[in-house]
Amino acid sequence: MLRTSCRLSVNPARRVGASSACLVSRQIYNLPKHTPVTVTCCRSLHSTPKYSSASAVLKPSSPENSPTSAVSSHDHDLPVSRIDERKVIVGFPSGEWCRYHHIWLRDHCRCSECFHPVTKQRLVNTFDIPHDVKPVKVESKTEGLEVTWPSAQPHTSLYPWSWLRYNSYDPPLPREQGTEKILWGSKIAQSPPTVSYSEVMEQDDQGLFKWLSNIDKFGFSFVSGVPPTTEATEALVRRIGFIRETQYGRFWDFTSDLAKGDTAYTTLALGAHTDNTYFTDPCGLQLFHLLSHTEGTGGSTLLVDGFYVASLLKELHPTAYEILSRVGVPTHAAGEPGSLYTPTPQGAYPVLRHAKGELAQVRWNNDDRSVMNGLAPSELEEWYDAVRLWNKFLTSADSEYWVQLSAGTAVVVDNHRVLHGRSGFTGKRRMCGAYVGVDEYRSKLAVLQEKFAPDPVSQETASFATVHGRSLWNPAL
Ligand SMILES: C[N+](C)(C)CCCC[C@H](N)C(=O)O
Ligand SMILES: O=C(O)CCC(=O)C(=O)O
Repeated sequence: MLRTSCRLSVNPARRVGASSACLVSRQIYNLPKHTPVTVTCCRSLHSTPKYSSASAVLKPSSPENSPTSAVSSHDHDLPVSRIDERKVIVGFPSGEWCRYHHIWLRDHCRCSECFHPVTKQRLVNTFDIPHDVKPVKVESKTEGLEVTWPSAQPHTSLYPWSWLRYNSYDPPLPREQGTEKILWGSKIAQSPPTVSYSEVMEQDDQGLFKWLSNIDKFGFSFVSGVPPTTEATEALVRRIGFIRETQYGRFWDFTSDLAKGDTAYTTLALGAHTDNTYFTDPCGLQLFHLLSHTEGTGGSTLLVDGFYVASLLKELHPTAYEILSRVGVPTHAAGEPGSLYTPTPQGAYPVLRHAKGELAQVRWNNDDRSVMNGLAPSELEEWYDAVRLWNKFLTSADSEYWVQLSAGTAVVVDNHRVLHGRSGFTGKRRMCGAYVGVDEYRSKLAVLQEKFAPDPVSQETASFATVHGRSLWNPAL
């Protein structure tokens, strides 16, 4: 797969339009349409400088609003710190001046009295902290900012410098983003992300990390060499975490017998969709393993990168993108007499869900869509025009990746990003698989990243703040 890595000065606001960068890069590089492109939004990645007496660093230049009075660092290589009326001001050698409210610092003390070292839960009672709490002393230490609080017995807190920088809010400092997303179209077929079953089942978890990293980056991954049994397939899924049970059962082994009230249990073709649009919380991952298909044809698998298609729509039809990002779509699952699923609240979830200004989830299954009500009359035709454009891009030859699965090769998709479907088929076709919740998936990935690719703050604090294998200062806490 031709991978073009481009570093573009894409401002954060357009990060959701990674596609824009994607498209821009394609124009810059005159790439064939839909060549998979790696988009790494170019920001000054917030690295975590190490403070040591060896390094000769410049003293922070004093911007107009920086403190002018004496500061507490006698070691010229350390950040300087000073108590202000409501905040502690820290001047980092790299030149930034950051301000931290006293109440905020006291609330985030992670000494063993204030923060349970094993459970990583807050012990300090936030509401016992006086609203005007103020340190009696601050001191810049090699490990971090040491703050002494007024109390009968002096209470001292230590805040690692890397943790203070990462959590800086006044001002916010640029942060290293999560893993890059590689957006793809049909050309992904040239080199689809794949790991082997034996790698994933290795107990050292390296293969498992590779598998989940693939899913995080591409939104899907194949697993080759899977023994063609439900037992081996279930063992594979359980390497990620516990299985999400639904009205379709826990680990499914299904065929076209309408054993469950859903068209998946028929021979019908299924257009590109994400599952569980009728749940408030659609599953995170979905694994499929085709165990057998005899006496018939068809039944090939369709994969589409919903983030890629959304990026094209955003770039080429921004109005349609905006409508699909705003208008909630009512959905249901009503094929089982004993259940009637609609999300809570019904009709609250658009096709394209955003979080912090970025596209976070694609939620689309036209077959499971209920009555489009709640739309203003003027919006109704606009929505249909927008979803028609969405479908046009979704079903374009450039977006669709068709693959014929066979026993031994499983595929797992990120159900919040990659849509899947199948062609109609004849004969006897047996498919097995399972759902995994989005939080179980993300948690396992976070644990593996902590082990194999720790973040700079965890790395820097590991030597003095690790309890039960996890830094008290892990940025996720
Ligand atoms: C359980 N299994 C995956 C076989 C079928 C699930 C039913 C799919 C449903 N129409 C949806 O889109 O969620
Ligand atoms: O049978 C297949 O290949 C896929 C069925 C499907 O899309 C689903 O179960 O959600």
